[in-house]
Amino acid sequence: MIKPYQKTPIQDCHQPLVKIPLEKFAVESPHPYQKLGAPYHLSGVDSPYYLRQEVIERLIAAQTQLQSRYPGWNILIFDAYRPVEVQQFMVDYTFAETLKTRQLKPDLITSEQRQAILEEVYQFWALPSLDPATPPPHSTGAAIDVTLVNHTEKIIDMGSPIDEISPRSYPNHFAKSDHPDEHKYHQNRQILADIMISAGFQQHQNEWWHFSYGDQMWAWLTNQQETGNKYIAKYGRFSFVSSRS
Ligand SMILES: C[C@@H](N)C(=O)N[C@H](C)C(=O)O
Ligand SMILES: [Zn+2]
Repeated sequence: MIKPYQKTPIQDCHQPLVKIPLEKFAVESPHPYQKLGAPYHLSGVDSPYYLRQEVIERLIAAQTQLQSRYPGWNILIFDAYRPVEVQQFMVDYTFAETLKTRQLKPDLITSEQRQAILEEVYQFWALPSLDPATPPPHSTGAAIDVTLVNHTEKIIDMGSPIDEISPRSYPNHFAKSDHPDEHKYHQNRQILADIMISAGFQQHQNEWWHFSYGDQMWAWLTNQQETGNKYIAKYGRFSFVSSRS
């Protein structure tokens, strides 16, 4: 189930993982995965609000760009650094929730049903791989899930919630709609994508909220847009605990 971007070579530049200056941004609170009991403590992590140094600088640049166009607006941080243990927890949680919403019991589904639901989950969540060659994007400190708030701190409506397992999550889902609300959702998604891309990020192909700079997905997407296949990942898995395989 390896994805094409995961074949991209990684040469980690060993930039530190540093705390995001949260006072500069809006923040989803309480943190959505901590609220669910995600096991950050297993990996010696006190908070999800870490990123590589240059990724933070680029996020600040994206917000400066946003505020030059929309004074008083802010980037809202939903999630940032995610240890592999938390990635596993969220994949298991999302699988269980998907069964629940379809009124399916884990013990009563066929292996084909299980496989089909897992494939849906993995359209949106990366594999919780401990292999250093295929790190989940958020475990590198290069990926971030974000949305926008306006000058009154109201969350901008993007037409679907972050993490929804549905085609509504695709960045261009509302692109061709003539419905005025859906047209607005698309415009809002474009504001977000524009400011992030202008600061050097790449956007996940299935998720309007997921952006990264310097990881395998970023290098792979950049190579798709430019000739020469010259980009490799600058960031591999970052771990606060040193002795893991
Ligand atoms: C589903 C979302 N929160 C997310 O972060 N997806 C990416 C692809 C990931 O799991 O790395
Ligand atoms: Zn993400």
